[in-house]
Amino acid sequence: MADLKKLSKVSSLAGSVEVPGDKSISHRAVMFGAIADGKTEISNFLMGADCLSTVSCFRKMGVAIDIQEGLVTVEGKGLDGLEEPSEILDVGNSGTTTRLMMGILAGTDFHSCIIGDESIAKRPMSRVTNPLKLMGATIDGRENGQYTPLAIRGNNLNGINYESPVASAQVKSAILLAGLRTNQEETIVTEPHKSRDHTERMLRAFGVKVKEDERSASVIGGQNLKATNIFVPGDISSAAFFLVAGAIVPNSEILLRNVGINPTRTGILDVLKMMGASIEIIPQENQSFEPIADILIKSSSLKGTTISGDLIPKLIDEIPVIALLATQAEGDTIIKDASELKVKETNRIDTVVGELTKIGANIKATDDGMVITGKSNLLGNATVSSHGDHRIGMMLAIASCITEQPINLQDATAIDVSYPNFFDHLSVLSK
Ligand SMILES: O=C(O)C1=C[C@@H](OP(=O)(O)O)[C@@H](O)[C@H](O)C1
Ligand SMILES: C=C(OP(=O)(O)O)C(=O)O
Repeated sequence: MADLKKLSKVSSLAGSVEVPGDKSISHRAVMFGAIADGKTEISNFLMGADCLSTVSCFRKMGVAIDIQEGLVTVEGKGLDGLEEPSEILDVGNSGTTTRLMMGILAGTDFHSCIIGDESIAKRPMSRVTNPLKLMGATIDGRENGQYTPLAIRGNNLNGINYESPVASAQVKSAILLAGLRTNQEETIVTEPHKSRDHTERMLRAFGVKVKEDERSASVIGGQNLKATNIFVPGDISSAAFFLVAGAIVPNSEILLRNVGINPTRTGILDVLKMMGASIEIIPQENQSFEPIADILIKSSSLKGTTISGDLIPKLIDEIPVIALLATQAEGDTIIKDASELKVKETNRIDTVVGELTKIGANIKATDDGMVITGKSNLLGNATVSSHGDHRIGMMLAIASCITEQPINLQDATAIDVSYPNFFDHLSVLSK
């Protein structure tokens, strides 16, 4: 079968890698650069399929974007400078591109259409279209505006004070970006739990005033963005795979260099500590508005824990690999308040439970998460699939490092979405 990868146990993992640039920050750097005045240079940009979808969409709106060996240069067109695209904007597999771009498109003076892949077509968009409509946007989509394909007719927008039912940085960011297009009105977004704050930090780097408190962020409309240079730190969501690998593969020691440790993203570090992992965080000096560290992880004996509430948005994309971590701990791990997992690239409760069960894990789905009984002997000897979901693919590849028998991984190319050189790094570390 095409795209089937045979993966086998390793005796240990050792050495150091620098994971690629952060996906959330790379998307935002291109988008904000495109609507800024002047030239933005982005270094350590993630050349993953999702961020390249963002580049392609903004090129279709007349933005010159040059890519040379990890350095991306964006010739900003200003808040009013995007051009009506003559083609459909294809977001591929990227929810972040879809939702943040809607916030930008809602306040333009033109018409645009968004389409994505099969997975995007299942992901809920009304969480963004509803608040944008309250701001005066005209957006339509399949099933009454809920799903792609979407059509957006740019309009004048008004500010809102919006209480979001979900903790989602994509929702928050879309509303704040639309808020920049109002006529000096205030736009406030409040969330049930604070989500990642890359938009707030980066807008400030582009000279925009953003107010923030514990669960809210707000902007006043009409502020122009001034181009700036952005260094993208390593993606902690990519580092998470090797953090877990280092903890569960016997006799391992891995140093991950230049990883972004924004506190709204470091739930995986909290969980590793709660479970008793041997982990050292070594902060690194840098000029960025995002903190960076080297992280050293060693094989550890682990104990089960409970992961819920405020912690969930800080590790939402890491839950598949945390489930694998939990299979090797003493006792049960309970993950709850995580029903957002159902609306990611796949239903990640079902795909994690289904695929880990195939290789011998003791794991049960719940309504809003999962329960994993630890100290499982992962037998392997199965054909598993990423289901087209990059994070499921990487989690299964890390699982194969400890399965007794090899596994066959279907659809491993999905991993290119966020970590194109994942298997190179895995082989560099494998002993
Ligand atoms: O804003 C972002 O860059 C992201 C926010 C999260 O999604 P939600 O906002 O839907 O929680 C996360 O899962 C996604 O990978 C990236
Ligand atoms: C959910 C993810 O991304 P997006 O929402 O951008 O598709 C992810 O990367 O795990």
